[in-house]
Amino acid sequence: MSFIDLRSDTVTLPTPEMREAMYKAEVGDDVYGEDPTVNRLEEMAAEIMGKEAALFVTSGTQGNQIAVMTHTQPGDEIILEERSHIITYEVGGIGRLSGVQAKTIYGKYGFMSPEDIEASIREENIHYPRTSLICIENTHNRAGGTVMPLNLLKKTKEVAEKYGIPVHMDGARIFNAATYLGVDVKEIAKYADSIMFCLSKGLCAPVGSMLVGTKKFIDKARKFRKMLGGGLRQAGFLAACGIIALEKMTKRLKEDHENARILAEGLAKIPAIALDLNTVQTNIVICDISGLKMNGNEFSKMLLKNGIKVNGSNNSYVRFVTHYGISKEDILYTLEVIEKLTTI
Ligand SMILES: Cc1ncc(COP(=O)(O)O)c(CN[C@H](C(=O)O)[C@H](C)O)c1O
Repeated sequence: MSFIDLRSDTVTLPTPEMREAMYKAEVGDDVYGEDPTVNRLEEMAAEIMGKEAALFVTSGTQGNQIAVMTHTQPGDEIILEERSHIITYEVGGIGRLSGVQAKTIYGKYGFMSPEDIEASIREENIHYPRTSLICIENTHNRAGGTVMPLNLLKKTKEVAEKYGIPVHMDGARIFNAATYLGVDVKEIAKYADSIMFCLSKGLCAPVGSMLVGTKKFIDKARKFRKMLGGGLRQAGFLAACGIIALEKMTKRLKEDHENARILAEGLAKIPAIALDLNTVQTNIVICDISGLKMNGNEFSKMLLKNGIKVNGSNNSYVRFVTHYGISKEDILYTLEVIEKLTTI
């Protein structure tokens, strides 16, 4: 039985063109810097983001964790939004791998205010850790795939520069943000010192993310990747997909956003389901089903019986994520099923 899989854009499968490219990829030992396809992908990623250098990493989590390791020293404090992926879903990695502590700030729509960030930066005091990094997430996953406004990005960078603190952007879905804003991704990337972005989500590559920044930063990050066992060998088979992801798949994300919008507007018409349409800007829709008198796990089981996959939860929030494998017909069928199941 085939399913309509709305759990995440991480479930995307490589395109036929990617499979062909994998088969034909020129490869070499990347630890020696000799994989021509990885080298080309890293050059492309740096150029597209307007940064000096890039590093191919195995996942978004690895990219974020290496960024924190590279920017900080053990004992430092870093500032993040309280629902960010780095805090919520990276297994406590910043503590275990970097030995840093987190100062989390709640941000409306997932974005911390520059005022709250500035107020959280530690002054010099014998009792205090040093604040050594500000992490932002764009788009913001748990806020519903929301896009950070450029003026807020600019003000955040200005605060960071005032104190000489680098900004790392978890840009897992940065191309979704650029699509929503209708800007070149460089216009977003210029407000961060380092950016991690995923090839393996909406861009459909089977594996991998990129970390970009200055050459000095990436050289140091490459050593941390090796330390974590991420020294890849003939990784050109995977990098070949990343090249296609950047050349082709960044251009179709608008379709995912349109599908998410159709889904959100349909769900908003169901009285027992609550959602803030202002947060539906890209490919993620998060709604509150408490009006259905069931939790996310029960809702997920109900949909699964009708051939639809969403992640369950023991609370009343349900997330739907559109992607390359989801058509408009899938969305209309999903709405039909939910309307039927909720109007008993
Ligand atoms: C903003 C952001 N940054 C980083 C990551 C980590 O990427 P991977 O480690 O899964 O490649 C994710 C993945 N997000 C996944 C998902 O959304 O289904 C899960 C929650 O890990 C992410 O959403």
